[in-house]
Amino acid sequence: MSTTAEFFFKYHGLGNDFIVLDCRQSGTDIDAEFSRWVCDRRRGVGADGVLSLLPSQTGMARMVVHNADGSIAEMCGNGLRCAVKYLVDHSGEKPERIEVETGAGLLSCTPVYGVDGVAEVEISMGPARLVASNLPSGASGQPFLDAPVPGHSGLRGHAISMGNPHLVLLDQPLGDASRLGPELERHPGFPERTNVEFVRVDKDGLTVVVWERGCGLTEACGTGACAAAAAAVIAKRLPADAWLRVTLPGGDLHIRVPSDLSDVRLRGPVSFVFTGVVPDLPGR
Ligand SMILES: N[C@H](CCC[C@H](N)C(=O)O)C(=O)O
Repeated sequence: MSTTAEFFFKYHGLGNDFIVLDCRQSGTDIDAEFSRWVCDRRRGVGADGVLSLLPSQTGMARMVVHNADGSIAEMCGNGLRCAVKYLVDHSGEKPERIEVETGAGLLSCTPVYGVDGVAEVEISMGPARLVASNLPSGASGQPFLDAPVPGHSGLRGHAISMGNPHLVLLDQPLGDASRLGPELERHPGFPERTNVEFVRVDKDGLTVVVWERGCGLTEACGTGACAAAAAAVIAKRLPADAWLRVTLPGGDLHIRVPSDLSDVRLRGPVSFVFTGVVPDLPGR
């Protein structure tokens, strides 16, 4: 299947890179096979994922997040910044705020303009959920917070959903991400798999490495930074209601977690890389 978009637009947020496809005209999305092919860094364009923009009754667009393995994610913080930059820079206007429909709800996004259009975006990410269908113990209704990870003695984690699931391991060596990430991504406690954050708590923020569901190690993960900051606030390791620096391999995001976890805010840069013509999938 060729996509319904004629052109693709490549963006990244701190090196977490995405292909944006504007499918608002046709209203039809890509399939998993196309996502796997176009994200392939040798046989395709290369990216951590594809962001399809579809028509929306409530927002400027509906964003669907396709991981590099073809799976669909409920939400993507770095990706939403890329989608906002595409939508605003191609709108011919400079709105103070736009809303985008996502799997985590209708989210409000505030662009910050630079010399080349949108340079940074602040997003109201919605709540950090402690009990949700895509988290362990969702059925029993008990949050999985600072608890031993079943089957992994010596590991303690927080399960937090930002719409997509996260297993946050505070004080876990960052170097463990590539060794432990693949197995924990598929931990049976997470029915839809999970993203896994390896977190060092610094005196003024966090340093985080993320093994992402459906992508593996990435340069940055926006929802992962939010989940890690929420876990640090819940554990009273960092203050609530303050902008926290979260350093990832690709650079710094800033996250603010309210004491009631009701509306986590994320702020970070976004960059346009290049555009190209969407080819038909080889062999189809
Ligand atoms: N791989 C993630 C989606 C992308 C999240 C990440 N890139 C972000 O910036 O939030 C998942 O399956 O939940």
